[in-house]
Amino acid sequence: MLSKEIQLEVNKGAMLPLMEEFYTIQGEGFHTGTAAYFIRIGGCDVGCHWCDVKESWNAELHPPTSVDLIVNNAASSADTVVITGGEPLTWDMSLLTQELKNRNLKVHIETSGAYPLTGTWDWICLSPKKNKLPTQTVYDNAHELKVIIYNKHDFIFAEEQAELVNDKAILFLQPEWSKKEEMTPLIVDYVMNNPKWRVSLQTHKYLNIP
Ligand SMILES: C[S@@+](CC[C@H](N)C(=O)[O-])C[C@H]1O[C@@H](n2cnc3c(N)ncnc32)[C@H](O)[C@@H]1O
Ligand SMILES: Nc1nc2[nH]cc(C(=O)O)c2c(=O)[nH]1
Ligand code: SF4
Ligand SMILES: [Mg+2]
Repeated sequence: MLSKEIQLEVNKGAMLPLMEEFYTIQGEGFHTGTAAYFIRIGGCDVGCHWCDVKESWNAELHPPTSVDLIVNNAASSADTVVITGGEPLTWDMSLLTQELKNRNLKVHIETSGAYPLTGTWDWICLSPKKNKLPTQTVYDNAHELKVIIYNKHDFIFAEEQAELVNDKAILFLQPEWSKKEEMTPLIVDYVMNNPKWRVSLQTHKYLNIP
């Protein structure tokens, strides 16, 4: 249990449960191949059975960390910071994104969109999940839609989500990692037949980098 004082700071978004930070190459989606500093915030109740960071789910396992400290750490060679999780929109992202932008950093988010949008973002990657559908503010502001393909039904889900997202969003299909041998060839065929979609791979896993 957090003390009352810390709980208040977390509610304001002045402290956040920090899981890890690392400097790497964005492996997925539109910005694939570009250097970025990743900040992974704990806490997620969406419950994807194939989630590749289940250790992030329980926020209580990750120490409440002041936004000032998180932002100071983020000073690196990269000009871009990616906020991920867990589900970062569990928390109020306003202070964190404001302070990062004050340092002239570009601020990106990886989100399921399950909670309303907070924060000021240069790039929003929405990866919608069936168990907890995105909120309208995230559909309206997403720059990219990245749908994970675990089975054939997910192509239908992808088309439904493409109807709901704003029409400027760039559309990606990404194989679920454990099903990639089976699903990647289907994604390749699907994109050739439906070229409004692009292929996204988890390239960092092929490169053996974080
Ligand atoms: C771990 S999530 C954290 C951010 C947020 N909760 C979300 O789901 O967008 C980061 C990205 O990894 C994707 N992802 C998670 N597990 C995956 C897996 N097993 N295979 C492929 N992509 C995965 C998610 O869909 C999301 O786009
Ligand atoms: N290299 C790298 N790229 C990523 N893109 C999205 C990631 C995430 O977990 O949110 C991720 C990640 O964990 N590592
Ligand atoms: S929403 Fe993101 S962090 Fe949460 S379970 Fe799904 S993939 Fe994992
Ligand atoms: Mg990842």
